[in-house]
Amino acid sequence: MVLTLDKVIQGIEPLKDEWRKKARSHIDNLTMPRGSLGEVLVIAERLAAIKETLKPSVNRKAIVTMAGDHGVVEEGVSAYPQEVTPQMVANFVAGGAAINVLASVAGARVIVVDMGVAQDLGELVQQGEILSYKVDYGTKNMCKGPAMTREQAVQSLEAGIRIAGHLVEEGVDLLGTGDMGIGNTTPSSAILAALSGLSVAEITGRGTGVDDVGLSKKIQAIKKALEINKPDPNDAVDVLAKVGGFEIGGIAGLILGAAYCRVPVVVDGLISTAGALLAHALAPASADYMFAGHVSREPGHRHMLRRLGLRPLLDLDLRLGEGTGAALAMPIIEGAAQVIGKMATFEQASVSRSVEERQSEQDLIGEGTKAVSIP
Ligand SMILES: Cc1cc2ncn([C@H]3O[C@H](COP(=O)(O)O)[C@@H](O)[C@H]3O)c2cc1C
Ligand SMILES: O=C(O)c1cccnc1
Repeated sequence: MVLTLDKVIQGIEPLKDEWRKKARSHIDNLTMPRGSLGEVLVIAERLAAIKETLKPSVNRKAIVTMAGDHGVVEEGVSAYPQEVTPQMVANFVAGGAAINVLASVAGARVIVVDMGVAQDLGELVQQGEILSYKVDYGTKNMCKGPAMTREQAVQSLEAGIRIAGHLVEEGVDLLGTGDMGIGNTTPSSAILAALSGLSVAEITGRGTGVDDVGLSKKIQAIKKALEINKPDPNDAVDVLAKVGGFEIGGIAGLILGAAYCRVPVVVDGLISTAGALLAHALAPASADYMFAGHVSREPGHRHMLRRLGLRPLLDLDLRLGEGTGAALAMPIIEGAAQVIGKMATFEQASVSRSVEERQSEQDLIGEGTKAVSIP
């Protein structure tokens, strides 16, 4: 069955309160002072509610690193030349990039996708090492008109949905997002500005490390793209088409596909979270399935996470992308799944509860006795 964007948007369900409560009450019975594993328990509760089981499994992990190029690089918005995108894709395939190393530590596969690299990646694709969902050879310069057509925006979203579907069918139970595309911090910040109305200067950062001149070119480029294209903040597909990127659409689609399949997805940094913002705008309940791997050094990222209501698991001054922050956070998610799935309860381990808990249990028993004793 081919999943369309509309079908997936309609099929994403918010987590059930019943499962959240069930998970919470089981977690409260695990052998530790109540709440003492902090945020790990919040993650555990959400994993249980996503998978609707008290023994959620997240050990078959994959990070999908989506690659695409950006016409806006003409404006001098990146510290690196565009040819770095295919060069880094080759590096991913050879296993020499940061994401290869960190995904391997996390026990996650890396799946590289050509969503719209400006060069032909024929040879690499023929080696079967990367997936090709190429929408086009890079986006158009958004300072001169829309980055892509509406049809291309939908195509990139549906590619991500399809990839999520295939991976889940293969048994993947935890997904992570990643990106590669010189210039892509510019459309990512533009997406945030378009959806939020926040000041472009406030949310725009240095990406790969542009100097002050580069930063002001970036801010001007984003302002110009918003002015010329007037993306409709109430239409996420329009925002993606006018100021987005093919890999950002692919990431948004992957997140929607994961949510549709009830699989948790660890979102990486600025670019991935721009995709997450689009996914959330299209299907608000998709945020229930997202975990923020980390908070990036890029100033826009905190604003994005706040809009999504996500607390980052790590704060390590990362500013790389590729899925590196998602990979680093995956062991924490796996830890949370095993805490709820494997720890003993007070009853099972015959461990005494706190004085306060024992007192409130006594009070409840007392009340119950009173209730039945009334004629
Ligand atoms: C060698 C290299 C490896 C990377 N891996 C991720 N990025 C990151 O930097 C780029 C975004 O920054 P900007 O918008 O400033 O171009 C993206 O490719 C992103 O994935 C890299 C960048 C470079 C140069
Ligand atoms: O936050 C990120 O993911 C990021 C920041 C700068 C450059 N590339 C990626």
